[in-house]
Amino acid sequence: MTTGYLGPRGTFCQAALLRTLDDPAADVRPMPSVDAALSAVRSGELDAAMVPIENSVEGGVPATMDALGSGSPLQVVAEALLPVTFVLAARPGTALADVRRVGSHPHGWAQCRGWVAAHLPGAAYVPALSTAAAAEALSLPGEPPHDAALCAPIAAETFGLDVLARDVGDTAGAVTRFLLVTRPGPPPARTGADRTSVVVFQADDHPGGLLEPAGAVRHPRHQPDPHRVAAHRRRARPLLLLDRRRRPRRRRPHGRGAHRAPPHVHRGAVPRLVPPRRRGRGRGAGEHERRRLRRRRRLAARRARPLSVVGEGFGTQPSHAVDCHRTVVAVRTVRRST
Ligand SMILES: O=C(O)C(=O)C[C@]1(C(=O)O)C=C[C@@H](O)C=C1
Repeated sequence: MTTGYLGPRGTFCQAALLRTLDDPAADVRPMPSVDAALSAVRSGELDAAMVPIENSVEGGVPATMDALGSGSPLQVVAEALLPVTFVLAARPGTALADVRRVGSHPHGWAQCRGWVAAHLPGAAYVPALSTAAAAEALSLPGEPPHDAALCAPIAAETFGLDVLARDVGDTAGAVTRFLLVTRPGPPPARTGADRTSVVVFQADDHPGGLLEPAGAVRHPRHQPDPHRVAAHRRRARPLLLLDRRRRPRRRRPHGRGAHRAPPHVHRGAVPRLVPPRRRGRGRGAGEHERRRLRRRRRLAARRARPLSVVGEGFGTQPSHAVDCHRTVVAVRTVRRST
């Protein structure tokens, strides 16, 4: 089994992967970008890839949301939560006062820019594909694109750099969540402490519209328990990533739904995020328009195709920093335009 990660060596992503696989002999391969890693999984070049999805300080990782939301369906089989701490690293002999340009992944920069403003006023930010890519650039011959990199301590060591400052993150206790992604496969048994991740697209843009896909596919058997909703505008199409903790469910005697679904296809396991419609309100000015809008949305919801869950699975190792196994279900749906 070959597993890719956002490279080069020394990224937080590599650290998350190694902890999740817990096998020093595992066949792991650095990939130049999240896009490249997920494309390689889709094409069969890789069996799996570890990608960052969300940071506790900076939020969702747009490159990963975009790459998950386009192309053939993928299945999320495990997650890892990794505490992240940053160093400022530079070529040997560089003094802090010499640093005018700082390179890092956008999420790395976002987590350290307060420190940079305080200690290197006027320093410019130079984006890199990963924190370790910024460190690696300093180890290559020729003029580097920046003078110092914000990266993991292991990246500074890997690329023979001097550490100019440690713990330069602005927020103590920052954590990044990573997903281990494969091509869809048969769903293994539930663990009882699982998580559902759903990617849905909004059909058209109007106030409140982001919650409609979730409302359109709500299932009466599932209690609302949204853990996290990340909205992301992907080109013209807003995209939602819904996360929901799943509780152990009683097996139904006549087994409809999840337990009886054919492998990879499972409909309806989606949180109800839209509150029930309130009735009996006054009919003041604008009520007619509101009713018309509600009717339009109701019809649009009926026309929406049901969600299909493309697969599910669970991590074979407990995620780092969480004390239980997690099951993750990746769902993608496309609604017809209203
Ligand atoms: O660049 C890396 O080292 C990564 O693993 C990516 C990433 C991210 O996308 O958020 C992961 C953790 C840190 O928050 C900064 C960057």
